[in-house]
Amino acid sequence: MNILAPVRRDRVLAELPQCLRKEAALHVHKDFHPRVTCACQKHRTGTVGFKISKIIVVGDLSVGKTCLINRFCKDTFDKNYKATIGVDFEMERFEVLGIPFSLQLWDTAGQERFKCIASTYYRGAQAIIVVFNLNDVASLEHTKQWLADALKENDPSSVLLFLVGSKKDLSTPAQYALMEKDALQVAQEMKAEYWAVSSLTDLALPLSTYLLPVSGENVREFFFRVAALTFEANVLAELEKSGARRIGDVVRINSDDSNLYLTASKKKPTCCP
Ligand SMILES: Nc1nc2c(ncn2[C@@H]2O[C@H](COP(=O)(O)OP(=O)(O)OP(=O)(O)O)[C@@H](O)[C@H]2O)c(=O)[nH]1
Ligand SMILES: [Mg+2]
Repeated sequence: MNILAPVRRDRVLAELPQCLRKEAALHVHKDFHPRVTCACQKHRTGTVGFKISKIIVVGDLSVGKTCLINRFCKDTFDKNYKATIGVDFEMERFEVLGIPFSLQLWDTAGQERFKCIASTYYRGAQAIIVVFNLNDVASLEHTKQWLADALKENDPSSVLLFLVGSKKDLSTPAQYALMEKDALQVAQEMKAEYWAVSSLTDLALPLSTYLLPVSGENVREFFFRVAALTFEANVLAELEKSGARRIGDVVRINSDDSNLYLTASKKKPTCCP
């Protein structure tokens, strides 16, 4: 891990990536919060504390947590199952609105016998990613328990939640549609943002045409969204703690996201004073 290495060009985010489904999204605003954009333009985003976000990835054994992280961080896919023992860790660097930002991705073990070790790493997460297998309804049912365990170690009011259905390549469109209905409901109950992904590399087109390898489905889009939303939440929290209070212009961060945007628009989203 080298946190000082330059940010890869394909990890630069200038715009807010959009959600997958509006029915289960953390918010559906098209752009970053105006205060965040403004603070980044003026480099008034604080110094420490928000530039690295801890993300934990939990879910049943063999649902594809490690493959998902490896697809994004290393662009690899291993078809052989190797259980994670305890936890693994990856650091991924981004540049969001011109500000360096890193995600610490904690890949935890789904096997019961390693759960005890893994849960000791849950604390201090800014986002929790709960993964289930789109082809295994039991793994979706278990997500609530995974989330409850992860939330015991974290502040439920400030942590961002994502519910991710994996192995999309293994479902037919009809099977997927059925599962998605249930998954959206679970995501809404959890107040999580829903994503469906595949970490498998496949051939996009039949042999008769081009041979284009596709690096998974929605994997990059998903992690970009995680990076963008955790960055946004961190900068808002930082502004609330420091600068905003100093100039008597408090940013109120409510659990109700729409209020948060409303506060900003009332205040005129021009730029910082
Ligand atoms: N077809 C397909 N197989 C996948 C996908 N993701 C993972 N797999 C396979 O599912 C198995 C388990 O994947 P892992 O990523 O190791 O699962 P895990 O959730 O990390 O499992 P634990 O570490 O035991 O908790 C492996 O054989 C992978 O090749 C996917 O998107 N599509
Ligand atoms: Mg694993």
